Amino acid sequence: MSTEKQKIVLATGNKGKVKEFERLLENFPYEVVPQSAFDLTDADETGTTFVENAIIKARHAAKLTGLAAIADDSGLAVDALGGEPGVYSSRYAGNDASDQQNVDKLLQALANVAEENRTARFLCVIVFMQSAEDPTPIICQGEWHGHISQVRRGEKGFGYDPVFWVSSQNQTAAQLPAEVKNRLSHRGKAMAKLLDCLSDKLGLMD
Ligand SMILES: O=c1nc[nH]c2c1ncn2[C@H]1C[C@H](O)[C@@H](COP(=O)(O)OP(=O)(O)OP(=O)(O)O)O1
Ligand SMILES: [Mg+2]
Repeated sequence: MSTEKQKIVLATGNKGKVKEFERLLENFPYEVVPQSAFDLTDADETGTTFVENAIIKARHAAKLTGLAAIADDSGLAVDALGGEPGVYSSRYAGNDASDQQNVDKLLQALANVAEENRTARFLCVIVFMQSAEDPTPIICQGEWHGHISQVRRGEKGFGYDPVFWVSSQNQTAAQLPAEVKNRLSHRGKAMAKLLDCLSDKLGLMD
């Protein structure tokens, strides 16, 4: 019998996510291959929820590769902005906005908001689909609470990390070592739940 692990595609075009998933998936019962290895087009994120967009991305990658797929849809919800940019976090400053432009726009939007009202949370939905037709995808979520700082700090991570202040660590997310971010983050928490659900589903618990 072959002991080779089943291949699975990681349906994201975001290199920062790929790096985090490489660590998070160390004990995963599949061989995970990023979508860049397949030259996939990006899926159209037409959903209005993280759940819909994560399913769209996973289904798209599963359809084009014929493999099982994992996708992550995530974003930043800022209380003083009524939850924006939310599902639209990667397009906050425009359709092809860079992380830098998105962070600039966020700092501008919060320019007159006092320290105590700059609360925010990162949200992440991870979807696992056995195939593009899987009628019961596994859907797991995680949240990470913090504050939006006035200035950028740190070079690690990606996206809004340089302005996401984590008070328990007295640092921004971009200053945290990768293993610490993975332990605390919305993505780390969602992934831990996914591992639990998959273990149940695949009977890998014992
Ligand atoms: O841990 C994080 N640290 C900092 N920023 C983060 C994080 N997690 C999500 N974010 C931000 C980045 C982006 O502005 C949006 C995700 O958008 P989202 O559509 O899910 O990802 P994406 O377009 O970068 O790549 P893809 O859709 O191919 O997975 O939220
Ligand atoms: Mg996206």
